[in-house]
Amino acid sequence: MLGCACTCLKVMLKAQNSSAVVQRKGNWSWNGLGVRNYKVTVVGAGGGIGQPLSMLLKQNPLIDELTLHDVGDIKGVAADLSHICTSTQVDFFDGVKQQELIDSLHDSHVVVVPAGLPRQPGMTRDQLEDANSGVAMAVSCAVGMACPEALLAFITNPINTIVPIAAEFLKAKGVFDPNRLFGVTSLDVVRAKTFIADYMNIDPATVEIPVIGGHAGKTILPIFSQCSPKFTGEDEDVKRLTERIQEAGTEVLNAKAGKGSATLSMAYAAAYFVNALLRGLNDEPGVIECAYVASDATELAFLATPLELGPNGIKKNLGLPSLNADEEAALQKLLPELRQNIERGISYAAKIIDAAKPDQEPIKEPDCKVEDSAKYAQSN
Ligand SMILES: NC(=O)c1ccc[n+]([C@@H]2O[C@H](COP(=O)([O-])OP(=O)(O)OC[C@H]3O[C@@H](n4cnc5c(N)ncnc54)[C@H](O)[C@@H]3O)[C@@H](O)[C@H]2O)c1
Ligand SMILES: O=C(O)C[C@H](O)C(=O)O
Repeated sequence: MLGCACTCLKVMLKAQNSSAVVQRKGNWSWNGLGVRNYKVTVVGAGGGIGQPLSMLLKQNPLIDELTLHDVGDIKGVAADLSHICTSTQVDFFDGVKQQELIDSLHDSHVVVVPAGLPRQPGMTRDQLEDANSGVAMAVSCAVGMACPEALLAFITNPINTIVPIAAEFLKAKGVFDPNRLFGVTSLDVVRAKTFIADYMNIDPATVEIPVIGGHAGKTILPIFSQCSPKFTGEDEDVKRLTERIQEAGTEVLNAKAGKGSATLSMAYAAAYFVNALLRGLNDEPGVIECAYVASDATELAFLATPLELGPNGIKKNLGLPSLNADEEAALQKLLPELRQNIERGISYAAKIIDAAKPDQEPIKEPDCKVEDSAKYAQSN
């Protein structure tokens, strides 16, 4: 029934927009002009982040197809977005069947995932692990099947654990490319720019600062020594602003008092990050953003660092920026927590993957059902 409604509206939306569609020359072609040429799929498009993110992406001139997916009903969101007068085509797939997800992903160049449960006041991000690990599993398996060359960017918390889980399932599918998997940490950079600009009384758009580590509390490490323009505050200001950046998610969570976590600033940060990925796909030189990725910058398997983006995702991991003694100490202090986060993700995935290969036969299809990861959404 859902599938039918979904298909009908899709046809209608396509028909309405058909005159504006730019012909793509092939799945991975680039027309050399940097114009609208990419398909982006938003998984979790009906949520607090998903909706404003989709609205911002509808305005992105590099995107010619914007496909929305959610386990909940998003027919109305898709219809609403489709009336915005940009020539980006809007398509949607909803429902808890894994097939809906797979269908939404075909030919995607970028898949961005704001799907999953947000924190409630008093919770840590780690406490979302049980609810959201299934999202990482379902989405990475579906990407592995439908669009293994897509750039896959997770917003879902806890990022520190979700990305390692996704990597394990992509490996199980035989399609893991460390240059194409990202944990979106750009909100930490956005916040750092804003708070520093406020302090220095300058335009936030002029501030550049790397934020490394992970995306939870002390694992978020803004590198003030590399701030441009040079940070003018004292050590105590660095300490205070660092703590504010690390706890900014909780600041929003508490201000919303039970009505969710950051959505609008996250949508902005994710739209910005997706745009950077697309500029990289367009082979624009000098596209540099921080994200949480597979890494050999430290002894840990994943770390957020500045990355140069290119036609295949990460062109070059720029590794650790220069650190002063305080920053080096803070990095060493955060590594054990981050290591635990990563190990928990790897062992969650290993249990499922091992169970899917009885008698150690080569793995065919780990049991990655979106139905399981979405139970909470159905009960909402
Ligand atoms: N990385 C970051 O910096 C950052 C910032 C803010 C929020 N987040 C995280 O983003 C996630 C989403 O937050 P939100 O406020 O938008 O939550 P929300 O509850 O408003 O929206 C989540 C959406 O995901 C959908 N969904 C759930 N499981 C799904 C699945 N398996 N497939 C497809 N859709 C699914 C739900 O139906 C819902 O529409 C949370 O985990 C939150 O903690 C991360
Ligand atoms: O704080 C949260 O739970 C959401 C997000 O990770 C944030 O930093 O705002």
